[in-house]
Amino acid sequence: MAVCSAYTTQSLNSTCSISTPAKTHLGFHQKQVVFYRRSSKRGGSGSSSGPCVITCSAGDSQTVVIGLAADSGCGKSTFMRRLTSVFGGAAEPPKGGNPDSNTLISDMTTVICLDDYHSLDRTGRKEKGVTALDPRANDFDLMYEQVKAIKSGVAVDKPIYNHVTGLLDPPELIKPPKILVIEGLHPMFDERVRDLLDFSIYLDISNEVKFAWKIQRDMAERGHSLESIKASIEARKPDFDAYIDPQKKYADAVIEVLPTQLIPDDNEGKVLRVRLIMKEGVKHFSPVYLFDEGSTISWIPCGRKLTCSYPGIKFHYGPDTYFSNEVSILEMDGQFDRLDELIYVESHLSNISTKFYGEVTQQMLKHADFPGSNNGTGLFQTIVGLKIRDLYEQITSSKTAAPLEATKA
Ligand SMILES: Nc1ncnc2c1ncn2[C@@H]1O[C@H](COP(=O)(O)OP(=O)(O)OP(=O)(O)O)[C@@H](O)[C@H]1O
Ligand SMILES: O=C(CO)[C@H](O)[C@H](O)COP(=O)(O)O
Repeated sequence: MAVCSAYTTQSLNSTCSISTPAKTHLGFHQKQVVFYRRSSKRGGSGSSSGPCVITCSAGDSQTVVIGLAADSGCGKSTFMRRLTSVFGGAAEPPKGGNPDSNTLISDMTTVICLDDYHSLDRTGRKEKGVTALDPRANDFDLMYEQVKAIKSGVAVDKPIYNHVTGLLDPPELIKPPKILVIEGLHPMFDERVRDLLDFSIYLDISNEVKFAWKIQRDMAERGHSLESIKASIEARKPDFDAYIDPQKKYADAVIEVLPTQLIPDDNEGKVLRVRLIMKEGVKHFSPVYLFDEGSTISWIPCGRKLTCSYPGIKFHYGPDTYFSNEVSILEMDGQFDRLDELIYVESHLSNISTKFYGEVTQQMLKHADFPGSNNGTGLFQTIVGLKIRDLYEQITSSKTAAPLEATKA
């Protein structure tokens, strides 16, 4: 019998028994989850050391799993704050836990950061000459097993990567929430993890914009030099191109952030052109459209109902292809002068999954101080948040409706 030590599961509303990994039939209330014991030595390789199985009785409810991929400093935290706000209630780190935990918990959602699956700590990466973006610095077996366990209603002891010390800290308990968001560098990298996702999003920030945001945060707020910011971006680029960027082809929605086309040769990166690329045919997700579904439309909303200063605002909507997939793309270039007037734009968008007229505008006004609230990044993040709420409601209602359907048949 294998013994699970540091990284094991804990049952929810039930007891777990540890057994050898035999292939057995999985009953409706009985789940078997394979876990890998992993070394927690500082700087250690963190390699797996044999599976053990924990058999648990889990709750009936299934967790909806959302993946959010992006490079560091590309707005994941901001997006998460918008998303959790759509579900109501503030997201906070686990109470009484590690103060350096990367996890955020609210009533409905738990957001876990995939940096916690780094198998090499900062020293270990330095010694082996690999970056955190390199798959060799991450434990995808553990990521898969734990996300699978949570999805099927079983709590897990998830490791913590401490960004302050650069070390792997003792694990924290993650109970299955209604919605689990896995955010970080690699949510769609491993096919097994990817298959567990009910919906996936990629934040695609162009190099120019990423640079401008990094300067804003790391230079203005963290005192780094321009040279060190450039060097850090350059050092990450080969692995970013090899392992992070290719994930966007799997995403159900991509938010692409580019320099504006409204100001010729703009290099300030303040005015942005943002594209919301939405895959067609995704279960429980119907793309947003402007005016008329499937048409190609260019729209300048500035005028009597929307105040715009230079360089104005331009929308574009239409069907397209993206990595050979059929998509709809909604684009906004420019920025809002007055957020309360956003209702004018909102009223021309359809399929935005609001529960009442003006909900997008209300959300945007509520978080007017978040980065990107005056442009397409904030607008599209808010809309994707509403679409995720809708997807969650469809998935859960189809589950409760299923036995009725069966009775009818
Ligand atoms: N939509 C936006 N518009 C302008 N700046 C933004 C936007 N989103 C993020 N930023 C800038 O990027 C910085 C990082 O944002 P955020 O913390 O949300 O990213 P992150 O991906 O979670 O970063 P990390 O992974 O490094 O923690 C912010 O402090 C802000 O300066
Ligand atoms: O890309 C990152 C994800 O946020 C970090 O750089 C990675 O987690 C390594 O962490 P640190 O910067 O603490 O060494």
